[in-house]
Amino acid sequence: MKKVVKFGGSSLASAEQFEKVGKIIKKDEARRYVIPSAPGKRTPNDTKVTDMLYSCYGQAILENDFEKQFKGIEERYNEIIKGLGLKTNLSKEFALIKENFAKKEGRDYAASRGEYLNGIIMADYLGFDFIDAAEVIIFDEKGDFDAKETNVRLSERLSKSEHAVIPGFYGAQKNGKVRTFSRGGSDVTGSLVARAIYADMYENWTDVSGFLVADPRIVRKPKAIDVISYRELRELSYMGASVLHEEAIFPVRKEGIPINIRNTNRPEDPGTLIVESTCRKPRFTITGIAGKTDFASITIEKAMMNSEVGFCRKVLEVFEENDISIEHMPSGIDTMTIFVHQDEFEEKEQKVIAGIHRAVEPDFVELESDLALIAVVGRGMKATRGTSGRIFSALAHANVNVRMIDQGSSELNIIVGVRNHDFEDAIKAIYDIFVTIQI
Ligand SMILES: Nc1ncnc2c1ncn2[C@@H]1O[C@H](COP(=O)(O)OP(=O)(O)O)[C@@H](O)[C@H]1O
Ligand SMILES: N[C@@H](CC(=O)OP(=O)(O)O)C(=O)O
Repeated sequence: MKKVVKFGGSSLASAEQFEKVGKIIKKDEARRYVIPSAPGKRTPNDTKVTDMLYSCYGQAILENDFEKQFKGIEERYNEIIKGLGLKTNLSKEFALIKENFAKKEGRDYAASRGEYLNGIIMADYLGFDFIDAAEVIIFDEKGDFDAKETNVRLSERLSKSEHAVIPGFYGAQKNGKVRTFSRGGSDVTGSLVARAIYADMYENWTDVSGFLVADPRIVRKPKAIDVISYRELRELSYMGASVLHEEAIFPVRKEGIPINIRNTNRPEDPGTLIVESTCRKPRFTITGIAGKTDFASITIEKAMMNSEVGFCRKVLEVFEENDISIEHMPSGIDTMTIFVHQDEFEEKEQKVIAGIHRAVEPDFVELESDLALIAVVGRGMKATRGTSGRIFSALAHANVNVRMIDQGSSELNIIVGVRNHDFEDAIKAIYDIFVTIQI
């Protein structure tokens, strides 16, 4: 039995947290490959080490003195080492990192040191091998992640190690240049390692007892989801549920390896199991709700648009030419609406509208901004009648004006568009109708 265990920043923020992690690993012999993130926040107002590194490197780039800021980072690690009673000495590492900062080694290099240093401490603490992710997580010469080469290197290297710590979040190009995934990317590293060793389970340890039906920062004490499919999770992660990096699903999904989201502070809780498919009936009609704010919508109206061959393509080409990605695109008989990220769209707005006029000669184009999109996701929705109706009535009761509602073709999700300022109320209302009241 082989398990890959990833611990997020909140699980490794202090010596006390490290001790909890140590106990969890020691409790199960199968927990042989450990992926640590950089130390996270110890209190809500604290700063993650990754953010401290970005900010410190920002000073290095400006050729300002970054010594004091760097000291703050050193202190975070030394405090953990001391608290654990270890003899680990990172002074040579700190000196080298500072040297490389002065040489402007790169933003990715700077950020990656958070995981790198934490990995050294973790390996020392557990008595496991330390494997530098730069040797096994590979990016190509353009800086894009190279999945094939990574899988080869990881399986080769890990076959020689029974117990290892591999820092999350970064890897390197073949020329040695360090690259990171996007924020939260240690989840991706964990998934890659699990795939490479054909793990029986990928455990992802964080500070919540699993994937919750809604964001706990919006809904008070939301219920946890016991089992969720990869597809449902993909919809929720993409729409902003930040527990697991949206790209962390693909490597394990390929091999059918389940993911278990667990809480380091409550290891007795079973957490959420993420699987390819399940016969287990969801507890509620919906599995989860997630959403994002700050979208703009462009509604294009033209009589008989449906019978005009190539209409959609011509409109979409305008967005492509302006390098704007499309988030969502509901359509009617004579209208189509396109949702885009407001910040990407704003500066190109007039160019896009002119382009649409030229491309399809619409009767009318309308713009709306400050919109939020909410995804209501669930494998149980297909079998339940009236789900959209319940969403509508919940939102009406909460005085939320619905700008758009659209059922995805997978019947796995319903997307609701509301104004930014109604975002949280809308999520609470949908949660209540399906979970608290359960009518
Ligand atoms: N649906 C959700 N279920 C659980 N947590 C969520 C959800 N949506 C957002 N979150 C947030 O995700 C956080 C965990 O993810 P993250 O901060 O990346 O943890 P870690 O540092 O352990 O990797 C939780 O503390 C919670 O605030
Ligand atoms: N430390 C990185 C990578 C990461 O995955 O962190 P966490 O597991 O704390 O989300 C970040 O802050 O983005």
